[in-house]
Amino acid sequence: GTAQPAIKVLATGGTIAGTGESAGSGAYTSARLPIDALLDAVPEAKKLARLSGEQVVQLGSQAMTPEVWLKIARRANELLASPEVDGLVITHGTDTLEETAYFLNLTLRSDKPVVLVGAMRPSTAISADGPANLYEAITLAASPQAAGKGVLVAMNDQVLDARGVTKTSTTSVATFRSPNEGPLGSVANGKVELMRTVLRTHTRTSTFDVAKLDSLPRVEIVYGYAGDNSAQIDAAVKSGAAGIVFAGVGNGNFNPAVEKALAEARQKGVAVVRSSRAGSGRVTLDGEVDDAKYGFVVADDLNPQKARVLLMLALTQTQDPQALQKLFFTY
Ligand SMILES: NC(=O)CC[C@H](N)C(=O)O
Repeated sequence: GTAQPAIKVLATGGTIAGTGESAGSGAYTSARLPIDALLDAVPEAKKLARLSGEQVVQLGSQAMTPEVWLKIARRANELLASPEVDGLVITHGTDTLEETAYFLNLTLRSDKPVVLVGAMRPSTAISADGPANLYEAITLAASPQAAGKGVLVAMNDQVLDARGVTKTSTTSVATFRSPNEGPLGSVANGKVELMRTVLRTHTRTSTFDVAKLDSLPRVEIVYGYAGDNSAQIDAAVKSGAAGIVFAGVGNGNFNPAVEKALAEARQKGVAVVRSSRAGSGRVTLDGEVDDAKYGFVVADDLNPQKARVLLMLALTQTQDPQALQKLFFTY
């Protein structure tokens, strides 16, 4: 028959590689098991693909950095360019998985399947979810259906897209959701069922090139609230940030003190993107804020942490607000 696809599993740490002292307690340390131990926990996966593993980093994803994103992206691009590799699975801590997924969605130059996966319970827990999730991620990466769909996330039987997915619960195994558009489909019992695709630009047709980057412009996220003042914005500007994502209230709104501080940030050349703390919905140009007056950019339906990822990459191409806005409606 046809040769099995060759799937490379890149391991970066997280709870999926975590171990605890006892099966019933919640206390554990993430990022302990090496890649070989993760693969040994799913011997069935060898029937789906020719598997090989590689440990890229080993960390809890709360310690993830833009430098590590660049490292993962460069290695992934190398592997994807090789005829020996048909698809990638990347194991990752769940805390910032959505940011790495979106970064890779914007920077990997390939139509081959790329699937991120994690776990909410450590490997030693009763009913650990890691092995099942990893099996599903390998199933998805080995499926021709996953090709050309952008970077995907396989968790808890669902297939989610890198752009839409976010962690919504601190502890539930059903933590990953796509609040605006829902999952792309399901992967369960060795079967992939994709129901829709994402139309925004990603992977092979993206114009962001990490091969030429050693670092990324620094972008701060500032959170809005009732009684907000300008302190965080002033601090971000003073620290030399190239951009600020404002996680505004409602439709990316803010009070007059914040408006004044953001206007001053713009005058100093800092890019300002309005996102929302609401958790779903879009931030629109036709709301209560006069974006054109200040050169503010709206994040559309990207949450603040995703808007930061896109702004960091976008600022490597342009600082012009209209050009930035175009990128936020493209990716
Ligand atoms: N469930 C998890 O993966 C959380 C573990 C750890 N905080 C991480 O994000 O890597």
